[in-house]
Amino acid sequence: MDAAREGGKGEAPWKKMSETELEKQYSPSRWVVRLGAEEVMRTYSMIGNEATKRARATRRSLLDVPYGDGDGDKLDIYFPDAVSEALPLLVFVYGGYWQSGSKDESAYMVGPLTAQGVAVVIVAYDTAPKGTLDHMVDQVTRSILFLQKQYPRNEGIYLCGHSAGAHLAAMMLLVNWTKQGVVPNFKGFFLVSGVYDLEPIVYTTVNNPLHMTLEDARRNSPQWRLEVTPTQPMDPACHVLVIVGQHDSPEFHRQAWDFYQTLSRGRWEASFRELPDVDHFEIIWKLTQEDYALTQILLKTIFQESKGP
Ligand SMILES: N[C@@H](CC(=O)c1ccccc1NC=O)C(=O)O
Repeated sequence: MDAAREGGKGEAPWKKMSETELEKQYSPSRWVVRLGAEEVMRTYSMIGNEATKRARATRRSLLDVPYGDGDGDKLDIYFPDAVSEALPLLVFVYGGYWQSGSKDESAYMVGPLTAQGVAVVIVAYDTAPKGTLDHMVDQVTRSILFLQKQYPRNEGIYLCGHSAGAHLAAMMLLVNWTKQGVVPNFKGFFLVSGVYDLEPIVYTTVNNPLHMTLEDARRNSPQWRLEVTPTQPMDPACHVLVIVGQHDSPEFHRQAWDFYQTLSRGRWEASFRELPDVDHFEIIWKLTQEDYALTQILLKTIFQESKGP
């Protein structure tokens, strides 16, 4: 393994980039191959919107369930036909660079997953400028504690996050749950096209509404934190799957690979997958389709764990 890929030890490649190049590397819409940058954002939001409308029209659901006292502490739950509290839960954290996104247009995977007996939870959090990174991490932590308390008989919590949501999901690998008083029944993590080292973000316009200092960025970087303080799963069967799209930018590829390496060097059972022929947005919106590779990966992982191979 070469030093640059070891994450942190060699000189990080982004440090040698011009401001323009760094900005481009962290602008996912500029790497999309099929649509223009604006068209892709419209399509992304439209598909999310329609999937959510469909989910609400066709599935038994609990909407705007408060997981805390804050206005933004809300989640939506979509149930499969079988009425049971012993269900696997797929918990989704949407992306949007911690400044956009909403649970009301992020229910992509509800159709294909509820059809197979999985309950799907979409977690809302306060994006910037209302929320800080620390607040968002705290919100996702509290949403998980709430779900474990509400559904103590669940057949596994599978946490899936996209982009900035993959970052928030990855931060859950660092929470001391014993100290929180409740240990969630985590069986899997699906980290899709995420950012795990926030330091380069500080030098891009993404940081304008976030106002992260270097210290904030490091405190909220699972890449840094896991290298310094390795953690381990409560359940040794818990897998972490780090996934990136073929058409994600080189920096997104590097971030995913470095984080996978750090997980593997620690005590986590991790794997790395590059999904062919998808960009940063298709990678998640295609979860509306049952025959999509990532939908099948989610289902296979969930049913291997709860029903045996
Ligand atoms: N302005 C960004 C938008 C973006 O990054 C994004 C949009 C929706 C969902 C996730 C995203 N990226 C990371 O959270 C872009 O250039 O693509």
